[in-house]
Amino acid sequence: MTAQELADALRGRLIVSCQAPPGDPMRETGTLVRLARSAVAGGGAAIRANEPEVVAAIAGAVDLPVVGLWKDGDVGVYITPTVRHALALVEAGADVVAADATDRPRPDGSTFAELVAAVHGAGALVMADVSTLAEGITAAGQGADFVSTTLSGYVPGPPEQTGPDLGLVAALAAAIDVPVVAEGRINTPEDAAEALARGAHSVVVGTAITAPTALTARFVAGIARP
Ligand SMILES: CC(=O)N[C@H](C=O)[C@@H](O)[C@H](O)[C@H](O)COP(=O)(O)O
Repeated sequence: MTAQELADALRGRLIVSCQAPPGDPMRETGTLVRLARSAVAGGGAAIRANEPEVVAAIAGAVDLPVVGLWKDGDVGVYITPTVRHALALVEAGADVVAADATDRPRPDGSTFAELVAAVHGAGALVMADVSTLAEGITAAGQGADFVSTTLSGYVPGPPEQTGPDLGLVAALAAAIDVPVVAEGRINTPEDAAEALARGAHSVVVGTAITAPTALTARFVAGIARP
């Protein structure tokens, strides 16, 4: 699939992130495949999934593009941190590899540009997960096929983010030619529609659709007595 073909398929549409954190009862490949099937049934346009085994299972079970990532740890660069992780995802059947494109050092000493070249060489596309406008501009210049706001609010330091970073979505959309994906804390259909109105090409939603543990905890906190 070319970048243009995938962009056409994702324009104005929803990508459903089917992930579960370590220790979560939902973290089981068959369960995540069922979530992906539900996303298909509900009208999702693509699936975002973590780890080669899950990517392979979902790619084999649903007829939608799969955006694969491989989370390794939870500090520093942990979303598809090395070229090795990226190529394992392509091998597993990811159409797109999502990878950290922040300006932090990668554990294998590689650059994001090298990861892009390796993934393109293996026949897949790249989604750059960024936290700032500058990182998005750099990633687009280095050949990323999509730029996503995934990491806004998840790198050390201010500003703290409590909702979707629609300001970053709008700034990226105005600054780069590659499709901008709104991702992170998009909690309602209204948030998703607003992200598109602010210039997003597509919207990724995870927790609000596929994370019953986190959603239950939100309700529990919401009714907690002081
Ligand atoms: C920061 C990070 O590691 N984000 C991860 C990236 O794949 C996932 O944990 C998120 O669930 C995903 O980005 C979707 O966001 P939300 O669950 O807020 O809709």
